[in-house]
Amino acid sequence: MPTLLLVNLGTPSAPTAQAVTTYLDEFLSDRRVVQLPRWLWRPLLRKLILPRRSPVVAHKYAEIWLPGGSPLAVYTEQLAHAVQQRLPQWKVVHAMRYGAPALADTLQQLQAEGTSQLRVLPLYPQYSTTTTASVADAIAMHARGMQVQMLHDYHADAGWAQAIAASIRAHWAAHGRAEKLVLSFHGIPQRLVNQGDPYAAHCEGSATAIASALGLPRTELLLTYQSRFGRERWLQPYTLPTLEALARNGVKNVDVVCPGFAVDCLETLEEISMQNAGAFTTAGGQALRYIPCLNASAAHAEALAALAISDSGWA
Ligand SMILES: C=CC1=C(C)c2cc3[nH]c(cc4nc(cc5[nH]c(cc1n2)c(C)c5CCC(=O)O)C(CCC(=O)O)=C4C)c(C)c3C=C
Ligand SMILES: [Fe+2]
Ligand SMILES: [Fe+2]
Repeated sequence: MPTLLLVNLGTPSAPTAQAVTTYLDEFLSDRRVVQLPRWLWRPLLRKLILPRRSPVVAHKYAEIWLPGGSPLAVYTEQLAHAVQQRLPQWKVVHAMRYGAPALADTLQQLQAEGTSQLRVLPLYPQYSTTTTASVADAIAMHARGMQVQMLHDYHADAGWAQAIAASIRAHWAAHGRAEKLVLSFHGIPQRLVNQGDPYAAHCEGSATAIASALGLPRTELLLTYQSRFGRERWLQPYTLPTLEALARNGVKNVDVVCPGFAVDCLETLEEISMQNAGAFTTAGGQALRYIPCLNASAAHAEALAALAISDSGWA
């Protein structure tokens, strides 16, 4: 029986400063994520950044925490179950790049169970060295004794783009259409794109695919980048100042969708839906209406199941 492994970023085990410290320490120690020399970065991270950032970020997690845990963990698990229901001939499991369930443990267990054929689907529609390549590193390190294939990306997959478009149309049917539709993607440093990371091109490609699935000209959609970390220049335009400028220029309402996130998480539920929504109204807007991620929806599970059994994109 072939096995499908869905991999997401990972999230803290509790909305506490201690759990956030453990999570961010692992995440931000990955050389794919922060490229500073270790002798400089380790003490900076451990002595300065984690003690200051963790309590603040823990408070943000507390605002979005679900009865079953962190939204990213809850929705990723539900999504894996929904995909399993659509692939009865497969075994479908999930793991996290950072935190639990750990990728290393999951791979060890699959090996112990005698898994021979494994397909790894990172839950990042757009490829980036900071995310997808880091999953590939961990797979290369820990997958032993099985034939492994990984999906590079699905940024322009028709089934996925149709699913996003359908979620936008459903939101419009329920709430009416706002004056602007903003597609907000997680940013990365501009430097990485200059060095060849295809992430920005993939985000542009996703915007084109989603516009086409909506039957709209690409010019009707605004593409922005959120969640900047650190002082370096990241991909632009940034989401927050774009929303504030729209409000100042008289735009009363905007719809925001985050097609770089497979499931809702801190960056969508807190940053966009709470923080940025507040900033939009403070700047004179009436309402920022957040369109949820695909999460464990039937359309999402079907799109991923179709990718799992596809002949193309796997290497
Ligand atoms: C969707 C793709 C993502 C890319 C690309 C990405 C790059 C990236 N992220 C950081 C730093 C942080 N990201 C944080 C949270 C976070 N990031 C993603 C996804 C991508 N990151 C998700 C899904 C989440 C949410 C996790 C959750 O638990 O809900 C955080 C933690 C929060 C905080 O401290 O603000 C950091 C830090 C960098 C540096 C980077 C590329 C270089
Ligand atoms: Fe991130
Ligand atoms: Fe953030």
